[in-house]
Amino acid sequence: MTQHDNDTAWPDHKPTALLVLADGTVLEGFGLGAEGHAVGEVCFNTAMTGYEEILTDPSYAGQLITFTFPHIGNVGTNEEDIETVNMAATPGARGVILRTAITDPSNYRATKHLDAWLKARGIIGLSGIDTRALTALIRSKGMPNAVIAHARNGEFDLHGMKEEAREWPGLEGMDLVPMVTSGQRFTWDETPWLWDKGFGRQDKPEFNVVAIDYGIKRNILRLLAGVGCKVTVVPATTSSEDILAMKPDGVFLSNGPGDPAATGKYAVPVIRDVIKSGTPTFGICLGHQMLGLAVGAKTKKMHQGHHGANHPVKDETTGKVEITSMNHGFAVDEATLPKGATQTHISLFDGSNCGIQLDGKPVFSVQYHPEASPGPRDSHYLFQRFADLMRQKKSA
Ligand SMILES: NC(=O)CC[C@H](N)C(=O)O
Repeated sequence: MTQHDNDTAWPDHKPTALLVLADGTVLEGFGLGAEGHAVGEVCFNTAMTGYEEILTDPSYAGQLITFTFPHIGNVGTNEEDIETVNMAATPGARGVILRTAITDPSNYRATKHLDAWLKARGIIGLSGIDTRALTALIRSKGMPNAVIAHARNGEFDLHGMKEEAREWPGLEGMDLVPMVTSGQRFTWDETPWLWDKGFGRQDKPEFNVVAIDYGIKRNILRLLAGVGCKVTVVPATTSSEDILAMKPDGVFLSNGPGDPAATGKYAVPVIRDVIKSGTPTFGICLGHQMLGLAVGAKTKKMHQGHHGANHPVKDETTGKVEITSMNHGFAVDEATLPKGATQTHISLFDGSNCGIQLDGKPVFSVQYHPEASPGPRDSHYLFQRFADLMRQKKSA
């Protein structure tokens, strides 16, 4: 890594992109994607595939992603693998940091080169970064705030970038859900993609599910539709009266960006009412964290977070281990789980909480991403668990 000690000591060549960390470290690279600059928290993602799904996951709002896998771009991009539902909103990640230049696409599903796709979505990128060193730095010091900038003419306001990186308040305490949640209610019936058929439709739904959209991913909606749900997606600030008036068979609490404690200020009272009503409830990631808050547990910021598609998790209710997709920088502090909330899943990487269930209630949630996209399908069974709870409730 190259570090400039003062703002004027430029080498003869001009880099076309920079990553400036809050501590003043400057990493030089080659610009790609959109020109401009963005501020966010740098996290590393260890997935070897699925960069398009990762970059369009709304949970990454406010973050800059460094991929540990060096060959990004080889399957190009397409219109089908986008995870953002609310296309009018800010796209997921604000920036992307790569080791090598984007690999040219070679895949039958590719419709666009990643570089052009990033440009079209306003995502700023840089390559030529020693991503192993950056990842090692995150592992030892935690996820830094940083400014990423791309300017073809090589002209940067380095002083301003350092100041912006230093002064950005960071994700702790930040509610980013308003940037990504849908502005209005809509229904969803598309089922998962099959290799020989593409997407399907759920035309005989067994359950009506209301999904509270804190930044929901498409594949969650598809898997819900796949287990028999007609899903009505509602904005994050929808009241519990409005939700319960729809007489849902189940309520889903989605993933999303930012600090659960900040979003929880308005989401937790709604979640409490939903639990009290006895409606089967399933939460994923931010939804899991806010369910934890709703029962009185606390959440905490993690040191390096979990972002990848290779995280082992143990389901303590069955003893089975599943390899999961993860994307979170906060976690439920298991030590604060109250009586009545049982830990059901744990991370086999660091023992952190990965799932809870409320005793005697049809309510459960997981910290990781059973919908994958990208990632292994080991955890798809959780959607079936939710359907089973709704079926039991309906026939009770
Ligand atoms: N994927 C998510 O829902 C992420 C939840 C939360 N924003 C976190 O970083 O922990």
